[in-house]
Amino acid sequence: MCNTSCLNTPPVVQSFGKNQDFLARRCIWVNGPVIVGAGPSGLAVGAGLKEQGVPFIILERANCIASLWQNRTYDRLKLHLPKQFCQLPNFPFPDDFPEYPTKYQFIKYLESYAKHFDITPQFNETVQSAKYDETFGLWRVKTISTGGEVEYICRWLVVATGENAEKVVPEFKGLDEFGGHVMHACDYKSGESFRGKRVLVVGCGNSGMEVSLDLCNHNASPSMVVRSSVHVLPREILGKSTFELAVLLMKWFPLWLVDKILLIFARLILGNLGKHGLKRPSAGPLQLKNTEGKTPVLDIGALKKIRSGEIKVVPGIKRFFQGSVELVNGDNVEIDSVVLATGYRSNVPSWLKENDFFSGEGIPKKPFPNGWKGNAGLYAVGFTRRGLSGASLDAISVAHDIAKSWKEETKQKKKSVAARHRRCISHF
Ligand SMILES: Cc1cc2nc3c(=O)[nH]c(=O)nc-3n(C[C@H](O)[C@H](O)[C@H](O)COP(=O)(O)OP(=O)(O)OC[C@H]3O[C@@H](n4cnc5c(N)ncnc54)[C@H](O)[C@@H]3O)c2cc1C
Ligand SMILES: NC(=O)C1=CN([C@@H]2O[C@H](COP(=O)(O)OP(=O)(O)OC[C@H]3O[C@@H](n4cnc5c(N)ncnc54)[C@H](OP(=O)(O)O)[C@@H]3O)[C@@H](O)[C@H]2O)C=CC1
Ligand SMILES: O=C(O)C(=O)Cc1c[nH]c2ccccc12
Repeated sequence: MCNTSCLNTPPVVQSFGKNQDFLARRCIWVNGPVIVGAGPSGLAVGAGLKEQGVPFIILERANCIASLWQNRTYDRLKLHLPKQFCQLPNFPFPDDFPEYPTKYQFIKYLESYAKHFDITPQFNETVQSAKYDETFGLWRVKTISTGGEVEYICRWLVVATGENAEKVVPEFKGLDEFGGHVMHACDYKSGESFRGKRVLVVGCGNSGMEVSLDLCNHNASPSMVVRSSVHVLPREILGKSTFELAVLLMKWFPLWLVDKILLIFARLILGNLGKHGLKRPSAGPLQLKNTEGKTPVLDIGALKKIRSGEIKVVPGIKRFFQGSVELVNGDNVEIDSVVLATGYRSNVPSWLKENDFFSGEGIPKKPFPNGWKGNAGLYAVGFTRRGLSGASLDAISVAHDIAKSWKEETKQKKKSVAARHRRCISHF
């Protein structure tokens, strides 16, 4: 059941007589951390631990690594940030990868990353709850899989379930009357099946923009709902990636000034977007990313289609009717399908029984760079709102910290076993 190759000792199945709950489950002691999630964050921590000889297990609800990338993204997806900001620690992208790798290249990279570090997660195993047992000073992690229910007992728990663990599906009045096809962007693969269709794309983040662009490229007619405001930035400024430029500028200037500089360039390169229905938020793009986690849109072609009218920008939704939608400005638009590009959320509050370290939104309360370490052996990786580069930084800190305390505790245990052994010998 357990991946014994990554455990120092074979899994010990113990039954605890007094507790009914314990009796129903198999109970496995893990001599090292339990990592929840086999996305880039979980893999990066695993790699760091492997390098330092610390045993661990990774529990993953899906049937593969990086399930967000493999199962919940559209075909045309490419990394938005240049490759040097997306690689995981100690294993660079192959030289022949382009500046912005495709999602297939990125998945291939992650597969070889797992292989290189010999990381073998336990798939199809969903963590249902994790609770710190004060009496024993241990974490109790309960999972469910096709093999039944298991409880893992460990000293360290690494939360790597991601900022995008669950889709956000808002409720809309009348949607049950609509009658057409409704899907979330995480299930959208390509515009192929939408040819000739009128599609309402709800949301104008990177997903909404790119789904709308993809629909245009497949001769569908998207209307994109922009209910509030959005920052759209060019992906490159003066031949340099906007993200890289922002990182460089942040070394010299305060965030508000970097925001101002980015917005000046955006205005010069993209023009006034207000006349197309894309109002900018009053807070700057980096400030908004930091405070609310709202990622600016990096334009890869949707703006051109908005300017040409191929993507129609429409205001917020009032309600749906059969075959149509009424907007807040009173307009009624006939549509065949709806794609909800309404974003994602963390699922940590649904399973982690703890409320000191994580907020109600399932994000560490302490801001970057201090949000990776909680109390009692609890860690978080990949919740920095800084994409893959933030996840890599977390992973390095977490693996290092756990290795340090694992080594200390293992040395301590070895010492006390040796002492016990000596006492036993002296009795003879
Ligand atoms: C469409 C899209 C494009 C993106 N593009 C970029 C980009 O170009 N650059 C960038 O830096 N970032 C990008 N991101 C951000 C993205 O969050 C990161 O790229 C990256 O996937 C984060 O890795 P992670 O391991 O933290 O989370 P995830 O990749 O989400 O992995 C978390 C894993 O945990 C598993 N899991 C969740 N709950 C449980 C549970 N209860 N039990 C067991 N397993 C569980 C999930 O199945 C998943 O496999 C993008 C996000 C999206 C949605
Ligand atoms: N190539 C890449 O690198 C890509 C990266 N990504 C990343 O994935 C993450 C998620 O992006 P995304 O999926 O776009 O989600 P976001 O959270 O960025 O955007 C959600 C959008 O849905 C809108 N929305 C939510 N609820 C409603 C509602 N009830 N009515 C109308 N509109 C609504 C929001 O509007 P409001 O702002 O008003 O709340 C917002 O425009 C981001 O970090 C993004 O950068 C996504 C796609 C491609
Ligand atoms: O695409 C994402 O979700 C990312 O987190 C990448 C990202 C992190 N910080 C940013 C700032 C501007 C644009 C993209 C990102």
